[in-house]
Amino acid sequence: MGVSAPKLAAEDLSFVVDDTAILRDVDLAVEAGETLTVIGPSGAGKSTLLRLLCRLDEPTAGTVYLDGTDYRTLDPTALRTRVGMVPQDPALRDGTVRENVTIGPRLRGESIEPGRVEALLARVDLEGYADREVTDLSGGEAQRVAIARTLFVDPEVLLLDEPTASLDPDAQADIEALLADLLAASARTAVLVTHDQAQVDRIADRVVRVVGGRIHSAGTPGEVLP
Ligand SMILES: Nc1ncnc2c1ncn2[C@@H]1O[C@H](COP(=O)(O)OP(=O)(O)OP(=O)(O)O)[C@@H](O)[C@H]1O
Repeated sequence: MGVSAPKLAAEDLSFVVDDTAILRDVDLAVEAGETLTVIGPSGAGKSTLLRLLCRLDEPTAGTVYLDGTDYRTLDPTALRTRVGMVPQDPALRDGTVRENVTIGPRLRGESIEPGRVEALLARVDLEGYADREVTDLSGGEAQRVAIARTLFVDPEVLLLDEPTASLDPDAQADIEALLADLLAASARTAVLVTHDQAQVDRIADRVVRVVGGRIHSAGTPGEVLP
């Protein structure tokens, strides 16, 4: 056998809506265990790239390979559990923290392992929060619940869309420290969109800059940041 395939690879990935190319011919490879950050101006197509990487949006051309397998051949539920997304807005549903954290498996009719919610909440520093109503949470706490909800299915690839953007500076630092710990403590592969260049410097192995729907530059933080 040759060299193993990257964990996640986009090939000629495009997303065109009404003749407008929101993303065009993107090639990208993320190695297992790597943290790749995606930067670029507002409207460049960063969120669209993340949505295409987990097939929340359907590419209009090109595709994505997960461990060398074209993701269009994978069962959608399997893909959903292997590539998890933490959206920019936590988008919690009214109800308890436990109900939100377990929503994916519950919608799929899967059983919930006893103690798993509590263990995950401990990992995101929300011990004792399982039965609290999400309407009572701070922005930082809600973002932790969103992270726990995505981690619940233990995805191999974690996609994070500006997870600290909507938070106050203290909560931003807390969530970034949590993510840095989570990513360092596991072999999980991550793709993180951020506006914060200092954050890139702190947690990225590699960076791509997206401009106008194309990859403008890629490399280490030192190579890509000004
Ligand atoms: N489904 C869609 N249909 C039409 N236009 C879309 C669609 N999805 C995204 N766009 C447009 O594509 C452009 C890129 O959007 P996207 O959210 O990917 O940018 P972004 O780089 O994440 O921006 P920001 O940093 O402001 O979040 C925007 O102009 C957006 O309005």
